[in-house]
Amino acid sequence: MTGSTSYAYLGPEGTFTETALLQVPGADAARRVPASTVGSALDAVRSGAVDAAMVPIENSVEGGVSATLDAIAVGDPLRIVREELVPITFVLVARAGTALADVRRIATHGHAWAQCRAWADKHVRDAEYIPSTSTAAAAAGLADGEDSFDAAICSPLLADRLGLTVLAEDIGDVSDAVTRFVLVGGPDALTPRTGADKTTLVIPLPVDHPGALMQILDQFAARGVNLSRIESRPTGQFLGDYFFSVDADGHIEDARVADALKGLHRISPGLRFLGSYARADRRSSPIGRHTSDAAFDAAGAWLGGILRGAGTGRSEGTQAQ
Ligand SMILES: O=C(O)C(=O)Cc1ccccc1
Repeated sequence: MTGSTSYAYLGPEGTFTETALLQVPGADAARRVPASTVGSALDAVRSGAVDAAMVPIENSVEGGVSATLDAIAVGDPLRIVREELVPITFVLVARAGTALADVRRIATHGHAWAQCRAWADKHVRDAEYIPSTSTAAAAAGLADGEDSFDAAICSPLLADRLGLTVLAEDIGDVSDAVTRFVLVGGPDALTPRTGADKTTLVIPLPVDHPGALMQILDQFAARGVNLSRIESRPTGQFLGDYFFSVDADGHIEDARVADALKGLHRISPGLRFLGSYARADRRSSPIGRHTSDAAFDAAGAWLGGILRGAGTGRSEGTQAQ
């Protein structure tokens, strides 16, 4: 994307999501629009108010970010064009004069709280958790004199920027926690294949279809496509109605991925393709000889030969690899 690209992100300034956005080349010079929820950041893309939105999707401790998985699965289609990984460290902050022993109510984002639970159990056992739309909204509230909580969990950088007192450092339960963020663009975005790609899908589970999950998984297994994340989420329509949110290794232009998508579409016609994009870690997974593009091409040529020869009395006459 160019320097004139505009981006929404889960704000306000100082969120981990903003850090992820600033990792995108050119984003520091671009128009950046903070949104108060993931849903409103994505809607800004849908309405054309911005070109793309950065939102959190998964973290190494808590798993998928439900708000994002749900908001991207329904409504006007969108496409993921890029992913970013951000190492996360948390601090507990308060206004000057507050001591750790005074802390009664702690505001932060749900995923931050979930990642500091063991620390909180040990050090501020009786403190109440106050949900906030983001770590930065909680910290900014403190700095602005908000009195419905007396401490917040946020990034060390923001604590410093807002001049808040750091009561405890590095309070995450897992020291090398990483959150994955995705940059989401309009419905026609398709990023080129790099050879180390990821494809994200939303697969509605067909109702009254015994074995549907097994058949869905088999589409990947039979084509040697590795999955790196699978989560079930309720559609909200009725009890027992679910969709699967899946990340698969590979790009839609890889024959094995395209073939798996065709198989999936036959089982679940409401399948949603959320994009193929370069893996942040640039790692490519090994591809079996029988699931390479060349093997699919050879198979297609073999079948084509048979069909072209049909009725002419010629046999197929090619060798299967
Ligand atoms: O609240 C933030 O700063 C975010 O960007 C969301 C988030 C919260 C906790 C861990 C990773 C991302």
